[in-house]
Amino acid sequence: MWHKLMRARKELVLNNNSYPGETFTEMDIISNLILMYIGGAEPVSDTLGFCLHDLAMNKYVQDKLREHIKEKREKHGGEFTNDYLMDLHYADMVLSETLRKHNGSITLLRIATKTYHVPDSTLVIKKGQKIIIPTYSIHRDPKYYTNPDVFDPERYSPEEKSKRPSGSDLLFGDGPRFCIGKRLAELEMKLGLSEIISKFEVLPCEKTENPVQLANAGGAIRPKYGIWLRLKPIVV
Ligand code: HEM
Repeated sequence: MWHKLMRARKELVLNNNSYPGETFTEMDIISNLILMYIGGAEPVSDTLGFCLHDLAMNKYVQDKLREHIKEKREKHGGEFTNDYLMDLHYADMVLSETLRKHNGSITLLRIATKTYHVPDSTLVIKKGQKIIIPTYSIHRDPKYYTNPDVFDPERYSPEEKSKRPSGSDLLFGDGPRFCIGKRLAELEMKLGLSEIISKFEVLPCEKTENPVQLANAGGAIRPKYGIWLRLKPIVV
């Protein structure tokens, strides 16, 4: 990805003959690089940290995930292939539930491109109006998620997901500005989970907070004091 952006700089800024209609500045390329770096690194490591914390607090889910990983590893001959990672359905459910509870991005921001009458209501969103979509609150609304503080990956089984209206799951956003790194993030997180959960039991330690205290990080949220856990090697 870095390589592609460096190539974009070379082709679109320094030597812009290929797309005469498009003008890109050095700043466009630099800001995209920064967005890739911030958007690509921190949400993945924060989500994995929160996920391990939830697993330490929910032993039943952790054990079920470990069994699932073991079964899928055996099925795929112990290889870390794309097929193996795509087959980790329960890990997907665990990670989605982690993101529902602890998504670093707490709102989505939009500007209306045309005037829109919200169906069955008197609400009119005018063209040009700025809109804040409160994803943190939506993901914790008991109307869609009963007992929202409870960590329950079963909410993301295909049956449960199909019961919720569209727009109630905005873990990676929605529409044309949907997160471009979703698939990469999911692969990275499943690879990390698979390695850690198959080799270690994740336990709380004396420094573990529950719930984890949060800090405002420029419109996003992050663990205020980090996430502290104990990893106990699994001896087979
Ligand atoms: C757990 C990991 C991640 C989460 C929870 C996450 C979440 C999000 C969310 C909620 C948005 C806003 C989408 C919208 O407005 O509809 C977004 C946008 C974006 N994400 Fe991610 N993201 C993650 C990982 C990544 C990774 C790994 C990359 C890149 C390698 C990435 C790159 C981006 C970019 C470039 C945008 C802006 C897209 C646009 O405006 O068109 N993200 N992400």
